This record gives sequence, structure tokens and C-alpha cells, in this order.
Amino acid sequence: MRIERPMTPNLPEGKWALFLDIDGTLLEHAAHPDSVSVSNELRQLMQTMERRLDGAVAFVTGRSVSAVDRLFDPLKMRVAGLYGLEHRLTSDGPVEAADEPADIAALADEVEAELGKGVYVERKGPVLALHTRAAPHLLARATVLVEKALDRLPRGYRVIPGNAGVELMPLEAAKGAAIRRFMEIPPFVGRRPVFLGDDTSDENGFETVNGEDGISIRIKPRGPTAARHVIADVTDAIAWLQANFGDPARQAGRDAAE
Ligand SMILES: O=P(O)(O)OC[C@H]1O[C@H](O[C@H]2O[C@H](CO)[C@@H](O)[C@H](O)[C@H]2O)[C@H](O)[C@@H](O)[C@@H]1O
Ligand SMILES: [Mg+2]
Repeated sequence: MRIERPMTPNLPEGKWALFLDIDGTLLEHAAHPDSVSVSNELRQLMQTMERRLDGAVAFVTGRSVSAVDRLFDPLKMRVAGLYGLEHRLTSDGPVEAADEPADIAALADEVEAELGKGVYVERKGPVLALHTRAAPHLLARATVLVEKALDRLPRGYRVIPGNAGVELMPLEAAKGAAIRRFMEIPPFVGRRPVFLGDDTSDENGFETVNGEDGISIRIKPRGPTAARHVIADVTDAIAWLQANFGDPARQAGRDAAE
């Protein structure tokens, strides 16, 4: 399917607030969630962007805040984790977290037993991710299992396709709401949001950012998207961030070398 979208423009100087998905946007996908690693160059870019935007930078991710901290260690950023069920609103502040309903743990045990070792069941408290990258033939079965479980869960839950897998999450877990929460407080308030994401769960974030006259960018879209701009892959996404919010001296050096 051909997707007609303008390539992502360079942004004029302005008061921007930057929201970033992690997997598939800043990091290439890997065989297992624990196999990814963050380069020092990416850590440095995050710090530079935070400085240039007066702190108005946050990760908005399906990973938990603790998982993000492990990845970016020793860097601590503002984060909406678990699709906004967790928030750390300042880089050194506390993490506000949602409870794990007991049923989810029981469901994770059942699903694991049913699907066997080929599927990695990632237990993230109130969110459950079933990773089928190593066993793509089990994706349909995994999806049916979590869809069937919807009725017996204690409060509203939904199933969203992930990248090579499927995730079960409470209805209130939504990247758009997570972005809105940040936009109400300093240093984000009064700025124009920019959001980069790569997946179905990012679509709701794109809609929110579009509604705020912001810039929505989808990396490597595989189908229709609400994002108003596209970027081909992770390498290009990082280059775009570098060009717009990175160290200007470094960028000048790159431009001269080309
Ligand atoms: O919202 P994101 O920051 O994009 O996080 C989405 C999920 O990312 C991770 O899973 C995905 O990336 C893994 C590493 O590349 C890959 O092995 C897996 O197949 C992908 O689905 C993470 O494990 C999840 O918890 C996040 O929700
Ligand atoms: Mg992603």
C-alpha cells in the first residue's frame, strides 16, 4: 500500500515539547525486549535535547519506568511508562504507578502454560505483553487467548497489536492522555508538542498532538496512520532529532563533512 505523506520537515526555532516512543523509534527492534541497548551517543543526544528544550522532553512508552531507567542508566528522564499508567513528571521525582489487578498475574501464568516457551510473556504489572517474534505462528492464538480473557478482568481492558506480539492493557492506558498530562505542567505547558512513534499504540498520541497543532511523525508506517509526517527508519529518526534538537556545533560538523 502506498502512503502519501510529506517527509518530515526541519522545524523552525520555537517553543517545542518533545515526546518520544522508544522501541522502533529510538532503538531498532531486537529478538527479545532485553536484547536492546542504548548507545552513549543516544544518551548524549537525550541530554542535549533536554537542555535545549529547557527540560520539555519525555519518553512515552509501553515499557515500565524502571525498564526505561535500566536501559538509559545512569540517565533519568521524564517518562510516561506503561502507556501512561505510570508517570515520572520530573527527572528526579517519584514514579506514580497504577496497581496490578491480581487477575493479570494469574492470566499471565495461564497464557504462559498454554503457549509454551516460544512466546515470551512480559509481565508489566497491569499490562501484559505477549511477544511472538520467535514463534510468529502463535500470534493468532496468543491474540485469541487475551481477547477471551477480556470479560473476566476486573475493570475495562483492551487488546492492542504490538510489534511482533500483542498487549493487554487497561482502557485508561493511552499515549494521548499521557502526553496531555505533561502538556498541563511546566516546562511543557505553552509549548507545541512533537511526537515520534512507530506503532498502533502511538496512533492515539498522534491524534492528540494533531489536535494541539503539533507535529506527529510515524517511523516506518506499515499501514494507514494519523501521523502527518513519516520517517523511513530509526537511523533517520535519530538524524532528524539530531538536526532539530541536537548540538548545533556537532550538526555543523556533520554538514561540512557531507
Ligand atoms: O512504546 P514503545 O517504547 O515502542 O514500547 C513498545 C514495546 O516495546 C518492547 O517490545 C518491542 O520491542 C522489543 C525489543 O525490540 C521486541 O523484542 C518486541 O518484539 C517488541 O514488541 C517492550 O518489550 C514492550 O514492553 C513495550 O510495550
Ligand atoms: Mg514503539
